[in-house]
Order: sequence, then structure tokens, then C-alpha cells
Amino acid sequence: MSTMGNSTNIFWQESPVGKLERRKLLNQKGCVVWITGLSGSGKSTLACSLSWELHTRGKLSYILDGDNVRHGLNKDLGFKAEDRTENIRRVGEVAKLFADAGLICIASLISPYGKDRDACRAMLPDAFIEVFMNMPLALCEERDPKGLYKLARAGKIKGFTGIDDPYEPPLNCEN
Ligand SMILES: Nc1ncnc2c1ncn2[C@@H]1O[C@H](COP(=O)(O)OS(=O)(=O)O)[C@@H](OP(=O)(O)O)[C@H]1O
Ligand SMILES: Nc1ncnc2c1ncn2[C@@H]1O[C@H](COP(=O)(O)OP(=O)(O)O)[C@@H](O)[C@H]1O
Repeated sequence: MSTMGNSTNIFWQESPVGKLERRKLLNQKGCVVWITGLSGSGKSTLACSLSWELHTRGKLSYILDGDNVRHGLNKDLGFKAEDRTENIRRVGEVAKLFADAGLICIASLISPYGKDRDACRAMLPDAFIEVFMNMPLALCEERDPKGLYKLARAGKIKGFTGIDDPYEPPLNCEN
């Protein structure tokens, strides 16, 4: 029996089909590619290219994109620090399930805080590849495909990453 968080008296249920069986069936090893960077740095573009490239090679992948996940699972979350932390925690847990299922899970989120990314890495020993889109703020702001930097500079969006909210570059990424 284990006690975790607010759930008590819960028991881990084993499954007859395990990670190794799934690995054999799919002929691939599940993992998480975690793409972090400023808005406009190219996270979604890279996630899509990678997913397509894997598909053409017969590898099963799935993209968890911050914008998309915020339309459903995380629609209750905003952009204050604790909401971003919860956003990353939930996506980390979902990514862990996908990796356990045998997929190459590509998570594409700003994920601005180092401690939150490190917590996800800790959940996935040997299966977490952190990719930093190391683009200067000025370039992202010049691209501004959604017009959000313009709104943030005009004070119409508060707490925008890189403008008036922090982005902590990774210290231990894989690229
Ligand atoms: N305040 C603020 N700061 C940053 N980004 C904002 C904000 N408000 C809305 N958006 C839009 O939300 C997208 C980022 O969502 P994420 O879930 O990746 O953010 S986070 O990881 O929780 O920080 C981000 O998408 P990308 O441009 O693809 O990064 C923006 O379109
Ligand atoms: N390698 C690249 N070179 C030039 N432009 C790019 C590159 N990657 C992405 N872009 C462009 O930058 C903009 C932001 O890319 P996007 O993938 O939406 O970023 P993010 O998901 O980080 O917000 C888009 O207009 C996209 O076409």
C-alpha cells in the first residue's frame, strides 16, 4: 500500500503486458524529447519536423504542444508561476505515460523554470532528452507570428515570458 499526495489507501495495479513486451511489439523504445524555449523560438516547428521524420522511418511518436494541451487537459491553468509549474508537472506525467506505452513523446512547451524541467527529467531516468531552442529574444520578437510580443510590449498581456516573466535557460540540456 502506498500513500501519495491526497490519495490514500491506493495500490499499484500491475499489468500483464509490460514495457518490454510493448517495446518488442513496436520495435522501439519509448522516451521523451522535451523542447523548451521562448515563444517564437521554433519549438512547434521542430516538434512537427521531428514527428514527421520519425513517422517516415516507421517510428511512432506523439506531440504534446503547450498551446494544444492548454485547450483541454490544462484549460484551467493560466500563466502565473504556480500555473506554469502545474502545467509542466501534468505534461511531464502524461509524457511519462506515453513513454511507458512505448511512444517517442515530443513535449513542446516554453517550460521556463529549470526546477520544473528537472522534475520531469527526474521522473524519466535515461529516457529524457532536453532540447533547448536557443534563440535570442530579439529574433523571437521579430518573428512574433501570433502578435503576442507586440501585445506584451504594449502592456496588454502581463507576465509574458522574456518580457516581464523569466525564462531560465537549461544548464544540462542534451543539444
Ligand atoms: N503570458 C504568456 N507567456 C508566454 N506564453 C503565453 C502567454 N500567454 C499566452 N501565451 C501563449 O501560450 C503558449 C505557451 O504555453 P506553454 O504551456 O508552453 O507555457 S508554459 O510552459 O506554461 O510557460 C505560447 O505558445 P508558443 O508561442 O508556441 O510558445 C503563447 O502562444
Ligand atoms: N529554423 C527556423 N528558421 C526560421 N524560422 C523559423 C524556424 N523555426 C521556426 N521558424 C518560424 O518561427 C516562427 C515561430 O515558430 P514556432 O515553431 O511556432 O515557435 P514556438 O512553438 O516556439 O512558438 C514561425 O513563424 C516559424 O515558421
